[in-house]
Amino acid sequence: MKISVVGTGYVGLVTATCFAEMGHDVIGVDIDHEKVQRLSRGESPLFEPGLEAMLKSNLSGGRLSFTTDLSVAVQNSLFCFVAVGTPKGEDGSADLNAVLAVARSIAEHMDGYRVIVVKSTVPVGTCDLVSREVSEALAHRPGPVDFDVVSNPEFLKEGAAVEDFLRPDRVIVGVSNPRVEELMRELYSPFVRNGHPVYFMDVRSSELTKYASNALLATKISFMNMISQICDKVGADVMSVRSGVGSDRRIGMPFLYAGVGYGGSCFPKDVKALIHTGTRLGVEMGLLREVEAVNDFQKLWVLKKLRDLIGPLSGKSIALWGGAFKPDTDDIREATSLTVLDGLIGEGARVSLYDPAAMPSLREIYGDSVCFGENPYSVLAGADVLVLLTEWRVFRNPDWRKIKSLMSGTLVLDGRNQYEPSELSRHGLSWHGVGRGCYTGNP
Ligand SMILES: NC(=O)c1ccc[n+]([C@@H]2O[C@H](COP(=O)([O-])OP(=O)(O)OC[C@H]3O[C@@H](n4cnc5c(N)ncnc54)[C@H](O)[C@@H]3O)[C@@H](O)[C@H]2O)c1
Ligand SMILES: O=c1ccn([C@@H]2O[C@H](COP(=O)(O)OP(=O)(O)O[C@H]3O[C@H](CO)[C@@H](O)[C@H](O)[C@H]3O)[C@@H](O)[C@H]2O)c(=O)[nH]1
Repeated sequence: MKISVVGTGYVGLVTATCFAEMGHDVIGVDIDHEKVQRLSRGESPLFEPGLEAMLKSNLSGGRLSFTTDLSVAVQNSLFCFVAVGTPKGEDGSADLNAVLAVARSIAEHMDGYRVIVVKSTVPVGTCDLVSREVSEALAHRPGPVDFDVVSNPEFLKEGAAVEDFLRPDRVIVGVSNPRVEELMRELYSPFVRNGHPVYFMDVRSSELTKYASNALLATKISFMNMISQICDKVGADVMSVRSGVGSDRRIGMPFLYAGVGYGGSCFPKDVKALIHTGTRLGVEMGLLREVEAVNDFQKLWVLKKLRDLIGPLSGKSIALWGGAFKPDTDDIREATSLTVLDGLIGEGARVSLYDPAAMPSLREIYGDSVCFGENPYSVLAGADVLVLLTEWRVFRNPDWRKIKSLMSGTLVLDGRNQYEPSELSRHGLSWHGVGRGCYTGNP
């Protein structure tokens, strides 16, 4: 089937590449000329495991191409996917300017029936707005041009985006008539051969499903972070509590890891946008406000713990492992590292940092205020404290003997509960995790 995907960021590029991988003919469109040039050469502008190899093979196989010219893309596709950003507006709502502008432009280039698929995360009612924009743009045409607008939110996770797209738990599709339902079923049939379903529903339910999913996942994380604070005070272990709680099949293990708070381009923005929607509709949104408040508090865990354990941070040498908001991505949007770096630099600490993928973006923000290393050990010389912020695989089994010999202090703050406390103490290091009061002498 012939597809165009407008916006070639994390979602658009993965969508375009994976549809091509499954044998569809795909044109990716972006307004960023440099990005389109790089993509056309087979270079992925994003760090996403498996993406670049798949991009290259589909480009050379002739199933995938990129352009800045929307007219070429629209005229050569039946499905026009909209995958542009919906950033946080000033009042917390999702900014729909890019989505609506793309909808209008698609309409201007349509020469016959098209399915306009909204893949971006958009508030309830947006597909209706898209329909209106398209109808208005088409109203200037001499003859009738037919179209459908479909909601098809994306659930991929960064760092596992290709795998998530190729083998989704489920695909959500909001449609308003059986004709387009059949087309969408055919489009996605190669992705659900594993038996996982495509859920067809009305458009508004589909739009809301995306926000409800992200808000519930964020709630699980904040809930466990709140429990971790209690664990610290009563001498309990949040990891044991997680196993006990999560083994109830009604609850489940995933997304119950306490840590340094959730970040990324989605949870913070989407929780805020859902609060905005609910509030506008007169729904009491206190639950999600608390989810946010717990997360804001948790992002400060490192700074508070450091002050408690080593006193004023001025002049202290702090080594950070990890800067991306999660492993296997170079994305630093809303990453906890930004809160920690701002705090440490603001309080006069000397900061060094290593991250396998996120250092170019961090360097653009912090320049010489942070000493960036070439490998995990190169940031440790003379450090008073080592802090783990992102659980990249390269940090999982470090050489503690070497670490002890490089650092001048002995404190390790484990913001992702990755390490075995007894192993560190065997090497003369003192360890503090998140919500693991049982190991640190409380109550
Ligand atoms: N990042 C994720 O993990 C993820 C997962 C699921 C859903 N989403 C949602 O998907 C949407 C896109 O997110 P993203 O992270 O891919 O964004 P992104 O910022 O990485 O990419 C957006 C792309 O759209 C391009 N663009 C903007 N205006 C354009 C226009 N008029 N024409 C053509 N291209 C244009 C930009 O140049 C950019 O390349 C958002 O609504 C987001 O909430 C994101
Ligand atoms: O138990 C957990 C799980 C995650 N996190 C943090 O939560 C954030 C988000 O992680 P994750 O959900 O894995 O990454 P995203 O790429 O942001 O993916 C989320 O946001 C996307 C954009 O909407 C959705 O498509 C995905 O389904 C949804 O998981 C990161 O900072 C993680 O460190 C925790 O602190 N504890």
